[in-house]
Amino acid sequence: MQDQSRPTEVLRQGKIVDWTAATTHAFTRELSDGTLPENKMRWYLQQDYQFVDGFVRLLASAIAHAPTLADSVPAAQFLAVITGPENTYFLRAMDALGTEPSTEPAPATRAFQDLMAEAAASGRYQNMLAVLVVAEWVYLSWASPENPPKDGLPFWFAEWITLHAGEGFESVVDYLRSQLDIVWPTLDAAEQAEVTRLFHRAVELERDFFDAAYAA
Ligand SMILES: Cc1ncc(CN)c(N)n1
Repeated sequence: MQDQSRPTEVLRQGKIVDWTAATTHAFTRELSDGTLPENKMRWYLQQDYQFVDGFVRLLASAIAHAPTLADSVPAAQFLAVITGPENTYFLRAMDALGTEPSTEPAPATRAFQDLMAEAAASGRYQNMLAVLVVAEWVYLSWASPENPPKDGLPFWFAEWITLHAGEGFESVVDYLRSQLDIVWPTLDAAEQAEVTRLFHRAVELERDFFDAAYAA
């Protein structure tokens, strides 16, 4: 399928202003340059670790709703990355920056947790994919131009780039997009409208999350 005609590309274009803001944000630019103030990174790590909690539940729900075992395997392998290397990255980075996990969600975190819980509770595979596609595609988009990380970048910046770029992560995003592209034409108008709302809300929330982290 040509990229321009992929349903996920049409969905992305429908929210392009927020998409561009989220994928070219001062937060990720400074993170990649190594100039991001540590207090902003501490805030981000504490809040994003709470985001990951909801994300793992959403991804597990998508695995449970995938139409076949073959459709679920890439997501299950990705779940192992999130709960393995990504989880330990958070713990090491917070430790190195002298902070600890928190259970106090900021408004931007709470809004994302609510959206992920809504998508999971809907019981609809396409709704889960809508939020998952945005969350991972936004990160691939900002991180890819920054990969490989600049020499000498502290690991808490460098590994956040390498976890979201490169062939393995590109294939995760392409898999999630393909799952949504395939299911899209089978949906009725109301179902497509629901996917569109969730997808576009997730793009807004990605932007809000970086805005909140940068304002910390
Ligand atoms: C808010 C947010 N969105 C996406 C990702 C990418 N896993 C993340 N870590 N945090």
